[in-house]
Amino acid sequence: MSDCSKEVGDQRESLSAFVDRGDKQSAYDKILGRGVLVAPSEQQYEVLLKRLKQQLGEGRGEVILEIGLADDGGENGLFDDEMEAAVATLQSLANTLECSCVKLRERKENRGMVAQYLIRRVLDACDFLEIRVAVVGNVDAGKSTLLGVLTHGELDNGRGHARQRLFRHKHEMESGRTSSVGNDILGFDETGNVVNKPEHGSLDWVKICEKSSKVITFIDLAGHERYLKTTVFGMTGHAPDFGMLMVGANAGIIGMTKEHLGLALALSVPVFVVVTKIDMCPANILQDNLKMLVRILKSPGCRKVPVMVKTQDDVVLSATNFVSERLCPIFQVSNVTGENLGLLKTFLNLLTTRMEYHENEPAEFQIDDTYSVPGVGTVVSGTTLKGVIRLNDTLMLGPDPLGHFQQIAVKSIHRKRMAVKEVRAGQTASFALKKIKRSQIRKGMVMVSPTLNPQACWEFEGEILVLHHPTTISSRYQAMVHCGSIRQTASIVSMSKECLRTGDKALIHFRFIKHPEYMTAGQRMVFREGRTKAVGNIVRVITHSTPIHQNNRAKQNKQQRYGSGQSQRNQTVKNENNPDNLQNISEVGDSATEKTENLTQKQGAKRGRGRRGGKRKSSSQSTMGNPLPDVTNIPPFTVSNRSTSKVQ
Ligand SMILES: Nc1nc2c(ncn2[C@@H]2O[C@H](COP(=O)(O)OP(=O)(O)OP(=O)(O)O)[C@@H](O)[C@H]2O)c(=O)[nH]1
Repeated sequence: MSDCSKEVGDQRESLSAFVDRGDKQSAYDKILGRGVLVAPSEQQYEVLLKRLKQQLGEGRGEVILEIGLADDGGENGLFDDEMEAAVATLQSLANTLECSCVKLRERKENRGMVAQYLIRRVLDACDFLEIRVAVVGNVDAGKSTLLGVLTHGELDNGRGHARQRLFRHKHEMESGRTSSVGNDILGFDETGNVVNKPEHGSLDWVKICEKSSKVITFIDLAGHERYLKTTVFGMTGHAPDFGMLMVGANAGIIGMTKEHLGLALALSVPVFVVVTKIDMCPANILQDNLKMLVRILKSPGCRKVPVMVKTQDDVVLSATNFVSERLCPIFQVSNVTGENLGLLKTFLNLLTTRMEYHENEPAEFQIDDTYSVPGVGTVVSGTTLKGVIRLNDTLMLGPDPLGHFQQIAVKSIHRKRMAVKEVRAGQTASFALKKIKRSQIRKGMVMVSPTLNPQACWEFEGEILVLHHPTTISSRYQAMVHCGSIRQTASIVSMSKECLRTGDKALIHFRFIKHPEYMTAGQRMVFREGRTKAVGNIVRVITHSTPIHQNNRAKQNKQQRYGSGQSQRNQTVKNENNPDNLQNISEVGDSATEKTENLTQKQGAKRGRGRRGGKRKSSSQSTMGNPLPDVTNIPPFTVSNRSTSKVQ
C-alpha cells in the first residue's frame, strides 16, 4: 500500500456508505450491501436514483462513488459478473440523470474487485462547474510555466518558452516575473478530457467554457516579495477554493514559500504542493528538499498530512479526501519532459468546489476589478459569494465614500467572457452596469440584494491571532486589512489586551482610515504590514447611520501627537513568546538565504526611514507603534486610489 493509501484509506466513500447515511427507517436499509447495484428491485432502483440525484445536488453536479464495498464489515469486492451487472446499473442510473459515468480506479479486495466511478452531470453549453486555484510559490518556482504548459498543452524548453503566453505586461515579458493577478483557465469535459485547444497560440475562452463541464480558474500570483500585497489580495479577494504551492526541486523551500503557505493556512484554504523541475535536479537534492517540505508540512504550525502522489490510485484517494484541509498531496513534475503532469491533470479534474450554494439566499457579489469597455460602458468583475444574480436584476452597489449604496441594474453578465443569463454563489463573473461611471466604483465594493438593506461600516471588531510581529502591537497601530476584496489601512482603536506579541490572541476594535466598507461577521481577515501578520475573523460590524470620519480625524490627530513616545517604548520590547502556531513554520529549516533576506529587509527598512527623514509615512508603510500617518492629509470623502494597471 502506498503512503497515500495508508493516509487516506480509512476515509473512503462508498455507495453503500452514502446510502447508509440516509433515513434508517426508509427503504435504504433494505438495499444496503455489497450487491446493492448488482440486481436492484424496481423499488430499490428508484431509491438509488433519488439518492444519486441528491448526492449530485450536494456535489454541485458530480459525485465519486465506490462500488463493491461491504457495509457490514464483511468481505469486500464483487466477482466479475457481479461487477459487470453493478456497473450496468450505475450506467443506467447515470443515463437517467443525464450524467456521464467514468471509471477512475479499481482494486482487488479479499472477495473480488472494488471500483470507483465519477458521475458527472452533462451540462448545457452555457453552464460549467468552476473551481478556483490560487497558484503561489517563490519566484522562479515555475508557476507561470506550469500554467502555460497545462493550459496550452505544449511543454516548456526550460528557458521560459511556456510562460511567455501568460504575461500581461511588457515589463513581465522582459523580466520574466509575474507582477499582477492573472487568470488562466483549464476546461474538462464530462469524461475528464482537457478541452483547451489553442489556435495560433491563443485560447478562445468561450469555446473552452462551452465544451467544459468543469473549468479550473488558476489565479496566478506573483512570487516576488515586492508584489506580496497583490498576492495577499489574490488569496483574499479572489476567493480561491484551493491553493497550489509551487516549489522548484532544486531550490526547495526558499524565499516567499513559507509566507505563501502560511497565508493559505491562515485563510483556511486547502493546499496541494507541486514540485517542479525534477528533470534538472540531482536525486539527492530532490530528496533533501522533499524531506524539508514534509517536515514543514508536519510541523505544529501546519499540522498537515503530506502525501506523495505517484499513481492514479493516489490521485483519486487524495482528491476525494482533499476537502478535509489536513491532507496535503505533493506532486513531483517536470514542465520540460511532462513527467507526472497527467496525474496533476486528473487531480484537478476531480477537485470539487468548497463554496456552499443556497438558491434562496439574498445575492452578494464582491468586486475585485473595474473596467471601462468601449461600446459597453462600466464593467465590474468579481465573485458571487451568495445567492443567484440574474440579468436585469436590481442590486445595491456600494458603499461610496459617504457609506451610501445606490440601486444599479445588471445590463449583461459574462462568465469567463461567455454571455450568460445568471450566476450563482461560487462563480466569478463580470457585469455591465447601467448609468454609472467607472470612477464611482472601486475594488472592495459589493453589489448585494436590496433585501439585505446593506450598511457600511467605519469600524468593526475582529478576533485576531498575531502570527508574527518583531515586537509588540498596541492601540493606534496601523496596518492593511485584507478581507475579501477589501484592502484598506485600518488602525486599532482598542484591544482586549494592553499589547500583543507573536502568538497572542485578542479581540480588537478596528477603524478604517479612508472610507467605510461593507463587511459581515464571520468573514476571514488578514491584518498585515510587511512580514507582520495577524489573522482572524470579523466578529462584529459597527454600523453608524452618519459618517464618523470627521470625529475620528480629530481623535486621530490627538493620538498622533502622543503616539510617538509610546511607539518608541514598544519598539524596545523583545518578543519572548514561542507559541504553537503558524509562526513555527518559519522556524523549520531556516536557511542562510532567509537570514540574508531578513537582513536585506531590515537594511531596506532603514534606508526607507532615512529617505523619509523618519517623519511622515504613507498609511500602508506605517509600522507598529510609529507615529500615525498624517490623516489630515487624506481628503475626507474621496474615492480611494483605483489604479487601472494591476501592477502593485
Ligand atoms: N528544466 C525545467 N525548467 C523549468 C521547469 N519549470 C519552469 N522552468 C523554467 O524556470 C524558469 C522560471 O519559471 P517561471 O514559470 O517564470 O517561474 P514563476 O514561478 O512563474 O516566477 P514569477 O513569475 O517571477 O513568480 C523559466 O525559465 C522556465 O523555463 C521545469 O519543470 N523544468
